[in-house]
Amino acid sequence: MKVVKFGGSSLANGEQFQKVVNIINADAERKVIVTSAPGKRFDRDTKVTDLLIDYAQYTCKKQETALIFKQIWARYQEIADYFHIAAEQLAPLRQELATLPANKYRSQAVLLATFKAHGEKLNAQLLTLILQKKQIAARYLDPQPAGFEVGGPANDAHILPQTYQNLQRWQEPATLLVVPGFYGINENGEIATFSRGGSDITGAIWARGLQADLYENFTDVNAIYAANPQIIKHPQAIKVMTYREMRELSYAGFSVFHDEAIIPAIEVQIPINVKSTNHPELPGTMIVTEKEFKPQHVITGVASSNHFSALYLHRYLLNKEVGFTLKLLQIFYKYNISYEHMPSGIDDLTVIFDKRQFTAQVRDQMCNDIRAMLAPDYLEWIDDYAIIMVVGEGMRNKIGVMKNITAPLAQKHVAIHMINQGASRISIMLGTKRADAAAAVTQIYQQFFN
Ligand SMILES: Nc1ncnc2c1ncn2[C@@H]1O[C@H](COP(=O)(O)OP(=O)(O)O)[C@@H](O)[C@H]1O
Ligand SMILES: N[C@@H](CC(=O)OP(=O)(O)O)C(=O)O
Repeated sequence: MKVVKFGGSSLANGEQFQKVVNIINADAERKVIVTSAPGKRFDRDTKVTDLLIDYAQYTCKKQETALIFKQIWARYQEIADYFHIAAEQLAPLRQELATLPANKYRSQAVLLATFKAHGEKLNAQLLTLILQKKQIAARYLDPQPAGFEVGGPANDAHILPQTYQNLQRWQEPATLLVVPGFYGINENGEIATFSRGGSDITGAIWARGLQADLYENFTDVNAIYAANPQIIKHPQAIKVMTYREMRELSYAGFSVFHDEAIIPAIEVQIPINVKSTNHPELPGTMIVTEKEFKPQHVITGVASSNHFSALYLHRYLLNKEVGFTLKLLQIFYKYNISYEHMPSGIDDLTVIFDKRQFTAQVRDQMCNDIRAMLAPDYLEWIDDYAIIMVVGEGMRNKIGVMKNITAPLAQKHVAIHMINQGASRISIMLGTKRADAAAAVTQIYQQFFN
């Protein structure tokens, strides 16, 4: 049995929906279908999720919502028209979208999550109507009756362990199940969404809950490539890679698959196949365990990500001072800030953060606390920070990899601010300026693949 997730680009318009219907039809093993919200139809288009965020914000500010509602509904209407879905069948969906501003919410965060989730909720219902019109037995299954339970913040939820048990009762579905991605239901019965791109996580959770043989993730590229195709023209496709390679690469910028979506699949070792909706006949990329993997290259991929900041601290004899890091971590805890990496020297420490956690005010208050409580000789906040991640099972026990990474960067005068190798034996992380990130990826890619 296969769980199949279709990304926003695969469900962006009527033509794409038709390809999705064909893919579902082509394999009877495809029993659970996870939908995203309609994505971009062309480069400068806006994803429905982003329109829904605007809709939520106008509602919170008590501004006029008629226009944005019209814009969002037009996306669904366009798809429905392509398949000649009757107006009376669509009316409840339209009504659900229209009444969102009038409903009561416990907080603005819950309101935002509820609005956002409707991108996938309406799309799953619409796909069900389309499948039924095509005489394919299909049923829409809402996360509430499904038992898809989540905890944590309304817009950054995590799955609760009982969900896996709850989902087991859908193991032998009588008809195709169409489920919305991206959100679940919390203990208050409210909607809570995963982080952006989180429909990939929903698919992995369903695959684990149902002990699927395969989790297929359909997207708009033919495979996962060794580098982001927005940086490298026609990069090499990766045929097979391991879970942990994918986790490191998606964490550091391979946005094609959400980094958290690997975890449920690893836990029960369900293979993942990333495939193209436009070319389903192509094999795509298989993500498997290390046992099933033989490295073909020294590195499997190189990724870059720009959403980092770093805090540099210098203090003589830092290495001798008991409790310095503990106090630092307590300050982070006070501001509810998590850190990503913390490379250190004898008198120096760099802490790398996901900068999306900070407002300017929190950053300044946190730095003031650090100055007051830890009295560093020098403190610098580095806002311009990118991370380059070079990943490959093939680099374990390989001598000279570092030279092949740094030499091509030196050729292009790319300065490296930080190197972190060790804890994960299959990756090397570099810190650079944001403006250098694309050049760094290009140089490393060319060194290893051209
Ligand atoms: N290494 C990579 N291989 C393939 N695609 C990548 C890679 N890195 C980034 N991407 C981007 O990820 C996009 C697909 O992810 P996303 O837009 O989230 O798809 P979906 O709409 O299917 O969820 C691709 O169009 C591509 O631009
Ligand atoms: N629609 C949500 C969740 C998602 O997974 O979307 P996509 O499959 O288009 O990445 C978002 O835009 O974040």
